[in-house]
Amino acid sequence: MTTDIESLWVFALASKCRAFTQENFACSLLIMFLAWLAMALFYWVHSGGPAWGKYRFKRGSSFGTAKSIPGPRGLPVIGSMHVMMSLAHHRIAAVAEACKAKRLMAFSLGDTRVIVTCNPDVAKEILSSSVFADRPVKESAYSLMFNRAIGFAPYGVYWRTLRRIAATHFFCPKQIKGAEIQRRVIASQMVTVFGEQKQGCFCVREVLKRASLSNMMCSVFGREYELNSLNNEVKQLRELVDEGYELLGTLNWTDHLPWLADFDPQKIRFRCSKLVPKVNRFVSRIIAEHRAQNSQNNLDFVDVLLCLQGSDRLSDSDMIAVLWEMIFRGTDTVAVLIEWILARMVLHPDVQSRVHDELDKVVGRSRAVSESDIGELNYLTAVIKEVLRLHPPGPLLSWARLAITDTTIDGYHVPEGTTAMVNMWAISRDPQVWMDPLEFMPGRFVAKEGEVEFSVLGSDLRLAPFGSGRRVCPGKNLGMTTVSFWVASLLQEYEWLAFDEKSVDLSEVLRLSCEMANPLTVKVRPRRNMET
Ligand code: HEM
Repeated sequence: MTTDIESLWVFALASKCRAFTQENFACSLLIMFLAWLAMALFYWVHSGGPAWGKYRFKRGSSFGTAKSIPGPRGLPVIGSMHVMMSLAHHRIAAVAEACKAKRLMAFSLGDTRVIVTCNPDVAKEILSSSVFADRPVKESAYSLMFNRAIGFAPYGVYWRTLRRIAATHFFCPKQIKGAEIQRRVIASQMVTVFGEQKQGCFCVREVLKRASLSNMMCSVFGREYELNSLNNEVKQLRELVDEGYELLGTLNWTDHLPWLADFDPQKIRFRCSKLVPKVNRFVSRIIAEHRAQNSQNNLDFVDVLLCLQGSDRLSDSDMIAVLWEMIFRGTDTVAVLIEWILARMVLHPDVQSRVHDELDKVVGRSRAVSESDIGELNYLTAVIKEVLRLHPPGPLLSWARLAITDTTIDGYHVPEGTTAMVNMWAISRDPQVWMDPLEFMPGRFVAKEGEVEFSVLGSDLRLAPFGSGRRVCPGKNLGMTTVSFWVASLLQEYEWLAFDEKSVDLSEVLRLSCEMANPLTVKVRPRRNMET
């Protein structure tokens, strides 16, 4: 951009001269275009594509003899943007395999330098390094205020304060336990709604999303709604979440090609500017109602934020960002994961029947499951882990990381400002990491006598669906508790059956999370009523 503006004075000066004819002008334009093309091709020939070439050219000799990270060149100027367009985790894995760069691969998204790993050891190196504690700038995230919430706040004092507040007052074991009643109420509403499906077969997704949103609205805003009531506030929030979800999940070309920014070709900035005032109005009204009630009991997250004192106190706009993010993050991930689990249960009746046997043994059929039973439901926990392995909701760990300073990863020099991704989907399907990786075998997660149970919470990078290190998902325990309890309740009450042979299609679609491309359609057969 600067070069273009700087070159204008040449034309201004030349226009004063007699030699400046139309032909000369056209000739100059042609020369400039050829120079630009030559430069673009020069950047492009480097391993990893144009963004890496530009960096090496600019750093010149200071880059020294550092060896290049292997990777595809992609196309001139745009690099490998096509890789990110649909099912990016599949495409990245295929390209890494083809480039023999599974440990570490470099590629370019326009002007953005990216590294990606499909290897657990290198993933650990990246995620546990303090150098990668930041997130790359994403215009939609900034427009939607997420830079003032935990997920996209730059690494620093503000982000640390938010994580501490959330860890102490929202994600702590006491708070999670305190919300057990609300999860139980919603679980029993789900059971009722599924039982009332008269048409024989039905789609589970809508109910799971409503349940998940209801749960978050209760924890965050203190609002309780009947699952099958058509409440206007729920409908409104659902629309806001869906729109934000689509905006954040879309690959925004202007994030990587800054010269496109003025044009907003995908209308992302425009749509964000329409959405934000609606979110502000919605959340501000709820904050105002809490202020008017002046609750001292710290029942929900709004109360908690309003009670903060001193340097922890947040401005209203920051509070809106934090509350909106909690609703946003907590709703979708849980619903997406439960749909995958139910799909696998329908597809593998033998596994489902083992879960039923375990439920009968631990809980029996005379009462509903309670959260205290979950610790004894080892096979069910193994089933959830196996589904997380084959269908991680964030196959590329949702949001990438950004290098704050120059560093070395797997022996390669990685410059400051490089975006780093971990392809968790590829790691958890790698035959060198997992035996028979494409087989659905929950038994692999049942600890044998004397063995330590496999933790999916970020300590073992062979399967870390919640990420790892400083930016690990703070909602991992809440997420696992909710998913385990709701799945146990749904399986305790019903046998989940295929409607026809197309009932379960494991094709994926990658939005912000990786969902089933074709929503799961099932039939259910009550289990507990059969006994009574
Ligand atoms: C099945 C459930 C969930 C999955 C699979 C999941 C997955 C993830 C992943 C992969 C990340 C990125 C971690 C990294 O960069 O290392 C993340 C971040 C995050 N998640 Fe979750 N998540 C789940 C549930 C939740 C819930 C219930 C909440 C809150 C209510 C939540 C809030 C967040 C937040 C705020 C971040 C950003 C953390 C930061 O940047 O410091 N998540 N999640």
